[in-house]
Amino acid sequence: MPSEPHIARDTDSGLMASRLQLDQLRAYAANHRCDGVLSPPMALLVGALASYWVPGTQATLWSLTTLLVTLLNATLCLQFLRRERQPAELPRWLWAFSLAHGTHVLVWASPMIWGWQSGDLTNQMFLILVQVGLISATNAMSHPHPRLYLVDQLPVMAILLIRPLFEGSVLYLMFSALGLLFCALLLYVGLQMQRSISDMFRLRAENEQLIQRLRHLAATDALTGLPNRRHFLELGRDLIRAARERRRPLALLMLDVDRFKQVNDTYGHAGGDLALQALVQPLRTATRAGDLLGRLGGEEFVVLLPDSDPAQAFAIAERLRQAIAGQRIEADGSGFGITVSIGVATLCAECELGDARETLELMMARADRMLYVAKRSGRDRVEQEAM
Ligand SMILES: Nc1nc2c(ncn2[C@@H]2O[C@H](COP(=O)(O)OP(=O)(O)OP(=O)(O)O)[C@@H](O)[C@H]2O)c(=O)[nH]1
Repeated sequence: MPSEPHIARDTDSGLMASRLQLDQLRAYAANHRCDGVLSPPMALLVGALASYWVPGTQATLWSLTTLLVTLLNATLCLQFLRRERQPAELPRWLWAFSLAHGTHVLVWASPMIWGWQSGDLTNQMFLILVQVGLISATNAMSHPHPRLYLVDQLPVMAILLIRPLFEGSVLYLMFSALGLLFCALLLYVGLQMQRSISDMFRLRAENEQLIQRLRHLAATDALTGLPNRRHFLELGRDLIRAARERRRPLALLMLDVDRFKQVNDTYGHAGGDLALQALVQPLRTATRAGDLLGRLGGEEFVVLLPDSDPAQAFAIAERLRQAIAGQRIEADGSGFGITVSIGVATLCAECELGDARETLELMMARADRMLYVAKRSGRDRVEQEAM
């Protein structure tokens, strides 16, 4: 039976926000797996280039530290992606990622300190290349939290602020000021990007909810909440296929409210609607969880009963008829009752018929014929094909 899909309300908007952030964190962790592939060769290349200006051991130590940090980052990402994460875990993961991300950026930003050779243009070009590469790479990571953008920029900003103190040159001071402006611009762009990505994830989640809601509406009869004709036919085919495979019998009941026009004429259309809604409760209580109910349209209902032979199907139909007849419906201060006529068709376990769709349509036509017989024989009764 299709159930009403979960629609977010204001009360769980906090929960929804956490779920969205978890979705973004998942995208971020997935992106970082590719970083885990690209970072090691880059660390080796940067280490090899750095050895032109600093002792080889220092450059090698840096390459090894960077490889280790990359490995730890990749492990964290894989650990996060291993299973579905709950909103309660979000703060813990955000801290873990901020820490790991911060260490990664710090290690990559550090050549600005240990690799700097004052007055050597090639060396400075090399370091700028490393920094620009680092910042663009981290910006492309679709960070799920503004904190991670700050983590990217702060080490570089700190270095740009501290270096002029040691250089003592006006030119370098201007160079640092320009660098700081660049960082501020990148931070702004990064935060805007993060906002757009958050919006995209939120819209995607809302879209999914709308699609779910539309699917539910397209499959359900609005008055009774039962599967409508189209959905009943889809689900019914599956039950027929399953019955065939397991070589089990199956029965179909076709129900029609008796003299329903009179009910409408006497109690109004609203009274008629109440009577149709009141049918749902006995239909549900008289059937089992695996049985399939549906409203075919108007005052006509259908029940598909897996694992039911003719005797069992007749007993269920009779139980249903009595439960409906014994019910009292309250409308406009007065009470009234309704009765139904039921036609029963069964499919024996060994019967070989056409495909599931044809079989279901055939069973419905047979049950409909028996319903007609029940109507002609006085209504408020169950009629079944002679075996
Ligand atoms: N209130 C209400 N009435 C409906 C709905 N759908 C169909 N009807 C009415 O149901 C009535 C069906 O009447 P008929 O087909 O003549 O059958 P009946 O009066 O039940 O007579 P028998 O089936 O021969 O016992 C019509 O008056 C329809 O307008 C609905 O969703 N709500």
